[in-house]
Amino acid sequence: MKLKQLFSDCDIKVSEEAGILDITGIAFDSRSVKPGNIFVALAGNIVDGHDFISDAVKNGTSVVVGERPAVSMPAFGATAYYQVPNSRQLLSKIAANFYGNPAKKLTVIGVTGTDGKTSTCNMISGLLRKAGFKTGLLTTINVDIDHTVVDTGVHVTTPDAVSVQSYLAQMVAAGVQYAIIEATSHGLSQYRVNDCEFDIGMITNVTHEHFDYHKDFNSYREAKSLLFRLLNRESGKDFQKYAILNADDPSYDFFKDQACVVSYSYGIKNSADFFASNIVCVDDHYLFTVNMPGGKKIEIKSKLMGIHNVYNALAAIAVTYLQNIPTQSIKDYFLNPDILPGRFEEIVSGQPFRVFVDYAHTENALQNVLDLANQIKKGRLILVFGLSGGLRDKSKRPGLGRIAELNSDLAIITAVDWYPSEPVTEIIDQIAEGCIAAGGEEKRTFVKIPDREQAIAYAIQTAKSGDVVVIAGKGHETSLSINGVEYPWNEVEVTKSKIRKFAQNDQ
Ligand SMILES: CC(=O)N[C@H]1[C@@H](OP(=O)(O)OP(=O)(O)OC[C@H]2O[C@@H](n3ccc(=O)[nH]c3=O)[C@H](O)[C@@H]2O)O[C@H](CO)[C@@H](O)[C@@H]1O[C@H](C)C(=O)N[C@@H](C)C(=O)N[C@H](CCC(=O)O)C(=O)O
Ligand SMILES: Nc1ncnc2c1ncn2[C@@H]1O[C@H](COP(=O)(O)OP(=O)(O)OP(=O)(O)O)[C@@H](O)[C@H]1O
Repeated sequence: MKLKQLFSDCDIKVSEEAGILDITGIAFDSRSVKPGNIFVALAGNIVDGHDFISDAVKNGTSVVVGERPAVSMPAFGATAYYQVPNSRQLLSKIAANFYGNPAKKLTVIGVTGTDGKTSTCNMISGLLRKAGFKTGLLTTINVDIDHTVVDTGVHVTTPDAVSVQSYLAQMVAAGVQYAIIEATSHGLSQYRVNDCEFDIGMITNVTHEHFDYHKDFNSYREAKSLLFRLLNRESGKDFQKYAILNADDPSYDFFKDQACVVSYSYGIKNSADFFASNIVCVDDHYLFTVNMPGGKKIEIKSKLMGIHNVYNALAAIAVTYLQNIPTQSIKDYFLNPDILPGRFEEIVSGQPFRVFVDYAHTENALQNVLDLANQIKKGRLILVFGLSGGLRDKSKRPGLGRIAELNSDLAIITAVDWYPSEPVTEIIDQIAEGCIAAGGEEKRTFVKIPDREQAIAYAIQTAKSGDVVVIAGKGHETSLSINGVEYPWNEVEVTKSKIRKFAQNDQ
């Protein structure tokens, strides 16, 4: 693509001569620059991309964009340099231009919130697919372009802006009509989804998370609200825009004020446009009535268990209502929904107790999952859980311990991912402080087993007929970081192997 085209609507003056330069791709890491690429220098949290411009030039970049004034840049020969006010914003814009502004050819649904984004995105997609539409998904689990699955790598949810636009372009090429994007607070605040031209913006809930990065609740919530500010932008698409908001979340009013488009609410406590009533759990199903705008009601029987999934279902059903999806198709979907890996995923391997693997790693998520497990247990509830070290928010640790202590009969605190910056025992001790503060006692109500495999083994060995074992924190993830080294990991397979081992020992 010519530089002039790449910079369309970017408010950058390009000379005739520079405008005809061929740009072969976009790089924001000097190490991945290929000849003819444009290099966008990003000021990072750890280093500053502007300090690597000469490396990018050595690797063959032809044009550089950055925030520093040209006079302060190191000499890098004849390569053109353009100064912009915000490099990350520009990166997103030129990525969209490079890939032909794919979001303008799609109906784009953005889902943000602390918990339930992946689950809700998948429900929306499942419901739309059931009704015959082609969808594309960008979530923590993977990228799914009309059933073609792309692995986005370890610990990534919202990919970088260039990848986001490239995936959207692949969706357009595959004939996808709806793109459903999980928009994290990191992704939003780093402008990774800035040019996704959202048509529907949705929030699940906002609780304590990522204060390591956003510092406090207000800044975290502010980052989430960027989705609604993006929604307010004029996109030129022929589509009525909507915001879908959780009426039971304490931040409901805050988000309602941010969204200047038509908004719909959902909930089970406060009055809402999509309101669930008569919620009961019967034989591994949740039954509930969805009261819709205009007085219409839908009776749902859902295989997706838990009150949290009732919330997710309401939000997803709101989308289908706005798209006029037939009621029967909605009912049919919930009878046989997509079961996501690591989201209250049951492991059935002939054992006389029930075992579930779940991705809960916030207080709210853990509370919801333990409420559900307590509802279905016939004996004790044994919980294996922990929290990541490294970038993960440290202030969550005692709170998670408290929830575990108050809602399980035995809590086994173990490692999730941990890094050289902090020993795993320190993380576990801080979680244990929360257990103790809630009345727990080591070796009686909770134990500490740093090795995750041993912790799972202990839970399986200890469980008796009628018990429920919940193994929380890793879910679908396919690697486990031990002291900064990533090892392949499959929570379901590890658990099954322990079940087999102890079944043999019992014979
Ligand atoms: C904390 C965080 O979000 N970090 C993101 C941020 O990195 P950073 O600011 O630390 O970057 P940096 O290392 O200081 O480098 C600055 C710039 O110099 C460049 N560089 C660096 C070295 C070099 O030799 N040459 C060079 O050009 C880097 O490529 C970068 O562009 O900007 C980078 C470039 O856009 C992102 O890749 C990086 O995401 C990293 C991979 C990350 O782990 N992010 C996680 C925390 C994240 O975003 N997670 C959320 C999900 C959270 C959840 O669990 O809910 C997600 O959406 O994935
Ligand atoms: N609406 C909800 N409210 C509270 N907890 C939820 C909700 N939906 C799911 N959960 C819990 O959160 C866990 C993660 O769910 P999900 O992957 O859908 O959330 P997420 O927001 O995408 O998480 P992440 O940001 O870590 O990718 C689930 O395994 C479940 O324990």
